[in-house]
Amino acid sequence: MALRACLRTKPGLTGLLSQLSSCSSHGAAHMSPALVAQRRSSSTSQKIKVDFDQSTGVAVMRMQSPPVNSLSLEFLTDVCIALEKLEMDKSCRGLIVTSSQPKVFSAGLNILDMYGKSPEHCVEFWKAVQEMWLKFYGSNMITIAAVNGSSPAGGCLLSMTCDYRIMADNPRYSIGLNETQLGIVAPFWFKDTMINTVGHRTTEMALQLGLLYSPAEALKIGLVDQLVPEDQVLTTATETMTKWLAIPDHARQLTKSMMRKPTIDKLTSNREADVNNFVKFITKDSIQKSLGMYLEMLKRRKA
Ligand SMILES: CCCCCC/C=C/CC(=O)SCCNC(=O)CCNC(=O)[C@H](O)C(C)(C)COP(=O)(O)OP(=O)(O)OC[C@H]1O[C@@H](n2cnc3c(N)ncnc32)[C@H](O)[C@@H]1OP(=O)(O)O
Repeated sequence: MALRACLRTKPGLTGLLSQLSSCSSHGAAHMSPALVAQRRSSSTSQKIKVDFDQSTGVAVMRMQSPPVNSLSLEFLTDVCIALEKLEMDKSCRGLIVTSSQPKVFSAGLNILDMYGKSPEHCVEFWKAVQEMWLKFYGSNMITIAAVNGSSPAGGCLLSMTCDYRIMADNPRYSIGLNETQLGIVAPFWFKDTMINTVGHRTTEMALQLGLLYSPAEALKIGLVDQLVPEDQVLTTATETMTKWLAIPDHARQLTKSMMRKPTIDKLTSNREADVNNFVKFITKDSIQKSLGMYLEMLKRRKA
């Protein structure tokens, strides 16, 4: 069965060899350096770079969408395509998500994709946001967020979809669901994801006040799992991944699914209503006005 799974994905001798050895637990130890080199693959879109090391079964996804890795429709589409590819490759067991941008993990949803756009665009955009969340939250892979910068709103959501969060211990960074500060309401599945992460009471306060937490505060409430110096975020994520990889996949995956399925099912069975709700809400004049003011504030802050 496992062998058949190995044979399914990659054609050719090299693919076959690498698949066979990635199905055994110590494949890389027996291989020539040349073959080991072939076991690394890299794919780059404009917005993300994915490096997959078949010898470890771990991929690293680097978000590289300047200036702040905001989640635009294009960015979300690239992420979803990359995730789908990794998910289909059974030799990929773990994924680390991090940022190539200095100081920012992700600024959350691209406000320009919600401001002054047609209802049709808003529909496409929101479907892509849902899709990214469903893919990450329901992933069979071990997912670790290496949060090497600020991570407000949708950026925080993205990190919360992962199994483990390691954040740079820099007091200038912040993380949280700050939607109410923009005059918008976090959808029910943002709220549910946060409840699943930090509990009901903390979520209630965090969401109503739109709180952004420093790394130390985030660690205290369990929004992140570990703080490390900035230059050690990725190495710590890699070390942590090794520990998680020691757990048999099937047991870990079933457990993850047991924990997350009710939340996933809730969105899956309400996707269309959630899209309609978003479009109705986001195209309101009052919401557009507050988004416009928020954008101006961001631009002024820079000047
Ligand atoms: C039922 C209805 C439900 C509706 C639910 C909608 C849900 C929304 C969830 C969201 O994610 S909304 C987005 C919320 N995001 C934020 O509040 C983050 C705003 N950004 C920041 O706080 C800061 O930019 C930062 C991320 C902390 C980085 O700070 P830094 O000082 O390094 O950079 P800036 O000078 O502020 O920004 C540089 C540049 O980037 C633009 N920008 C920042 N964030 C966004 C964004 N989210 N979308 C689009 N553009 C963004 C900013 O305007 C600057 O642009 P410029 O042209 O270079 O001046």
